Amino acid sequence: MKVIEIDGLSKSYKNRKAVDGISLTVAKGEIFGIAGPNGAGKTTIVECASGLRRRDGGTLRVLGLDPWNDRRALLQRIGVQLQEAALPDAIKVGEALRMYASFYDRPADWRKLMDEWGLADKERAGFAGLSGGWKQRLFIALALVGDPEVVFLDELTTGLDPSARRMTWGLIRDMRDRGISVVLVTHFMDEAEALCDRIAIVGEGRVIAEGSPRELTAAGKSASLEDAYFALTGGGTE
Ligand SMILES: Nc1ncnc2c1ncn2[C@@H]1O[C@H](COP(=O)(O)OP(=O)(O)OP(=O)(O)O)[C@@H](O)[C@H]1O
Repeated sequence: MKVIEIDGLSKSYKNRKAVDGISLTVAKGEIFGIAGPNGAGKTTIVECASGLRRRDGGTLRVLGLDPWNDRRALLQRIGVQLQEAALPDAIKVGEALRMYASFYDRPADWRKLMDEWGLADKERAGFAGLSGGWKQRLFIALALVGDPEVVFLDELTTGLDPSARRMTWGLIRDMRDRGISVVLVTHFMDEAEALCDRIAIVGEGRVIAEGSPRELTAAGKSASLEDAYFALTGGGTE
């Protein structure tokens, strides 16, 4: 079963084409990676698919819904963690979870979520005082508080130290084990290789290659996914 079906998606900002005819599908219960150079259009794809941005062209279905026209219904069923997601400095972990839970008709039990994701000791800790790893853990919990079927994670591990990254990988695998489909935007090929069932590599708003990490590595006749990535993208930024 497909939870996301994107066909011919396009989006321009003023006269710059950010996404130029992208097609891809995500199956239920998979971790699907989107990788590519800075400015390739990854965040724009996620924003269009999660109902946060209106597309110019193409068709989009997420859980059978049109992300823009049906966004009220869709937002009840997905979780989104966006790049540079921020909360007020003074908000406490418990307050943030309770507030996000109030946005949903049928939220998860935020206290249970806080326990499950190891945040119970931090319930009264202020957001500003959390380390990067704890902030990311909170963002994951916030993305899950609506009890979503699909979660979008945009550069979740950027800026984390190696142990916090590894910890976050475990949390993402836990999501999949619970049957949640995950779309993961990442710049790290080791991360894509370790976590993703399939990956789309995008460049200049188009899909350059798509497949499992093993397929992409083989297609690039490369020793590693990272080598394949450089071979496919030319290694530059856009
Ligand atoms: N709100 C906006 N207004 C104008 N241009 C934008 C806007 N958002 C993105 N762009 C441009 O669209 C292109 C694609 O941006 P997008 O953020 O989707 O790429 P990305 O692959 O996520 O990049 P990064 O890896 O740097 O996060 C870039 O050229 C960017 O400058």
